[in-house]
Amino acid sequence: MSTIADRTAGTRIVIRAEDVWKSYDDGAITVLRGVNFEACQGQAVALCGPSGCGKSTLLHLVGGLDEPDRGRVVVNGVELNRRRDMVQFLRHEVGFVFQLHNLIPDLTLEENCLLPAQAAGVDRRAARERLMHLAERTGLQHRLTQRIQKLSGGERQRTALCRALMNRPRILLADEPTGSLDERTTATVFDLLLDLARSEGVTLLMATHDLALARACDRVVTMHDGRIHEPQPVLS
Ligand SMILES: Nc1ncnc2c1ncn2[C@@H]1O[C@H](COP(=O)(O)OP(=O)(O)OP(=O)(O)O)[C@@H](O)[C@H]1O
Repeated sequence: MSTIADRTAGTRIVIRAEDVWKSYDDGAITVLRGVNFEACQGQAVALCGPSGCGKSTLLHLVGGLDEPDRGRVVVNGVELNRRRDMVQFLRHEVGFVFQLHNLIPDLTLEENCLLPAQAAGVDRRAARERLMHLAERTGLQHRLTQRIQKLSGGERQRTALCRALMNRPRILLADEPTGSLDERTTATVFDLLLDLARSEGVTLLMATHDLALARACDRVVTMHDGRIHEPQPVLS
């Protein structure tokens, strides 16, 4: 029987979790109980499972926002615990899109998106060019000078997507990125997310409760009892 690993043979593994454990409240709540997981360069992986099963926790560990109690998280070939340059990692290698956009409401779309580029020391002209490209791809080119508080929910999520991709990360972590949107806007934002991730060769790991969105990804993995379960691919 062919496995996911066979089907993606020759493709670089960019995310690897090895026997990852994570608990909260001094061990009172154990959320991850030996998670093993791999994602290859350019794959779009949906992370599903019931509320509270640990999807966000796993995204945080992969994104370097938190540390496992036990086990290893290796991203782009380097174990996160051993990295001395976490700021560089967060600025350049990984992008985040959350359910609530986390944009600064008083700043304009443009100002919000340029912030990560400025923090990373990207040349202002190059940053603006990058923003123009992303704004065109997401249909936001006419909204650049608008304050976030004046944008619709879908426009805010599209802005969050642009901001996450500004510094050309190789990995995009999305936590219920359409969770606060209506059905039609969800479809628009998700299509853009997947389309941009694919065209930029970004590995997408997306936590979602929306099975229709999950099925549009390259792989669906489900969390249950603190571990990951992945259906074997059906052979044609
Ligand atoms: N910082 C924290 N302190 C204590 N408990 C936490 C913390 N973060 C998460 N938890 C708990 O860990 C469990 C898993 O939470 P997590 O947010 O990872 O689940 P989830 O699968 O993403 O849920 P949802 O689908 O509802 O977003 C929950 O019981 C949650 O209450």
